[in-house]
Amino acid sequence: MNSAPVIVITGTPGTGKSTHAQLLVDESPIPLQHINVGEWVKEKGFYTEYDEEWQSYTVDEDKLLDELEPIVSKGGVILDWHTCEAYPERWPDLVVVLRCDHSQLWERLEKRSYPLKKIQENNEAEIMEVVLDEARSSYPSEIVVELKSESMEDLQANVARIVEWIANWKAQHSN
Ligand SMILES: Nc1ncnc2c1ncn2[C@@H]1O[C@H](COP(=O)(O)OP(=O)(O)O)[C@@H](O)[C@H]1O
Repeated sequence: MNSAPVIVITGTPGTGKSTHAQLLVDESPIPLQHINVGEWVKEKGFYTEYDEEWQSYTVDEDKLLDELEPIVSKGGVILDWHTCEAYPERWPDLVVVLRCDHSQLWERLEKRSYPLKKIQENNEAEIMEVVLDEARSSYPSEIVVELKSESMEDLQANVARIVEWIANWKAQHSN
């Protein structure tokens, strides 16, 4: 049995996954490793194609999951990625789906200098709740939590809530 949980933080690009994960690493009562899965895909070459026009990668999921498996199986990991359905159902103890108002999300993505159509695509995905649906159809409803990420107060409250969840997890899994 793992001594620390596996937490998936997901949501449309720009909803605040990395910001949440970094703060969570600082505030967690148990040491957690933050894995920015999108960065891993790029750095470690876990992709089959790169689309210049969309600035997006076609992920080699087999390679990615093979690399993640031994790390995730030890526990104590935050998986930060804009999708979550590729992971085996047994992996996460908690799946956090971050949500953001679409006009605010648009501004955040504009700052990243994404191509217009990529901003539009992500914005529509947020409005259509694509990632939330993905999480709900991939994992048991009791481990999926939808959290608003539109202000610093939301960020603080969300991280405090996850820290509390970790403390409870720890109490339930000791001995
Ligand atoms: N709850 C929040 N309130 C205000 N700004 C936020 C919040 N969460 C994230 N941001 C800002 O939005 C931008 C995108 O956040 P980031 O964590 O990189 O998103 P993601 O990892 O989901 O792509 C950053 O500039 C970050 O500071």
